[in-house]
Amino acid sequence: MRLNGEISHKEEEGEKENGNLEAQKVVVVGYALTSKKKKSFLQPKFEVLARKKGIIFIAIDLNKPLSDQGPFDVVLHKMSGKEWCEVIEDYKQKHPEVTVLDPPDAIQHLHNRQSMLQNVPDLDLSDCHGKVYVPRQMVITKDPSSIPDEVSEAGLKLPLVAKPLLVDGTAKSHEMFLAYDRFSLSKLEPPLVLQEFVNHGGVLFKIYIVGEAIKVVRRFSLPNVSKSELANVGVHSFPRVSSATESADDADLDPGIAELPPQPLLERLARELRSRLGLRLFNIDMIREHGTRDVFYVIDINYFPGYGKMPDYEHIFTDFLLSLVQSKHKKRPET
Ligand SMILES: Nc1ncnc2c1ncn2[C@@H]1O[C@H](COP(=O)(O)OP(=O)(O)OP(=O)(O)O)[C@@H](O)[C@H]1O
Ligand SMILES: O=P(O)(O)O[C@H]1[C@H](O)[C@@H](O)[C@H](OP(=O)(O)O)[C@@H](OP(=O)(O)O)[C@H]1O
Ligand SMILES: [Mg+2]
Ligand SMILES: [Mg+2]
Repeated sequence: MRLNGEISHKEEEGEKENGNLEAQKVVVVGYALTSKKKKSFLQPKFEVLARKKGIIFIAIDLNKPLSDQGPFDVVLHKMSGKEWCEVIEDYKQKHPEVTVLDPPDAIQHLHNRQSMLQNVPDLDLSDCHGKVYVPRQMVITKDPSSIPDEVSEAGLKLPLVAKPLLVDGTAKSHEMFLAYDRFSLSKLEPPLVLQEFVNHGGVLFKIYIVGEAIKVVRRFSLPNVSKSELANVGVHSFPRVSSATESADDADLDPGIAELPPQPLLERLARELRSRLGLRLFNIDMIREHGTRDVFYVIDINYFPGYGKMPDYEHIFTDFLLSLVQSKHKKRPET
């Protein structure tokens, strides 16, 4: 916190003009984001609302020592590389008063498509009106010629989705293939995750988490693979279907496919993953097994996803940022 006093309701409602920020308690958020992420996240409408609520965003200069910048109340970051992780870890130690979102080692856990899903089978989702699984999958790290045998030994069912093992923010790490036969898989370049394709009626649920807030949206996904298509051969690349800006929320969909996962399930899933992953900013891609009402599969978890596409993100995010600073204040002993 920079100045004295709580942000009053009047101020939260934006009744003070922008120029009058000195009179408010200002929350300073330093951010280290790629220019693409900055564009999608820091949209003008969001910055304006944030400013009205007493939040300002300052770009972190990666060429200068972090401790020489700010002072910040909150640091948001999505940058890759070992060097950056060390900068953040060092900063966290030297500035325990700053809320740094999120811990680099916890983010790192999502950079590998095997470790990202590891916690899901252990979650306690009893009495939540649904079951949540991870599709059966295996990791191939070397020698693509051995893939056909490894797939049969593991008993994986075709077709398989082949995904790059590591997610490093490059377009290549999102290049996906659908493989109909195990021999064609040896054309692909390890390291890979081979994951069983689950028919889900072409609709995916994107569950956005921002601290304690949850927002779920429908997105278009891959169509079901029919029985006759099981005779197909080859590996077919497919585009980044679900991250398109077009939402499936208004589409005329079969209600059995479009029905959102039950709220108690979403809440428990988010709560459990938040605590097991040690992250506050992520989203979960979940699909419903076609022909069922309550069998779901988590297929992807992303750190600091495209919040700019999340409905009402401006309010959800500004409320979250304010709550971080307010809860810190509550914890501080009275003087
Ligand atoms: N096991 C699966 N069964 C059915 N469809 C799948 C499966 N895995 C992935 N898909 C489809 O492929 C898409 C891309 O897969 P995934 O979400 O793992 O990739 P990504 O590149 O990490 O996505 P994002 O852009 O969300 O980060 C999914 O959105 C979904 O449409
Ligand atoms: O919000 P969804 O629809 O899930 O898709 C996001 C991806 O999951 C993120 O990985 C993208 O961010 P990065 O390009 O910074 O990884 C993110 O990029 P964006 O922030 O530029 O929109 C999105 O493509
Ligand atoms: Mg995804
Ligand atoms: Mg992903």
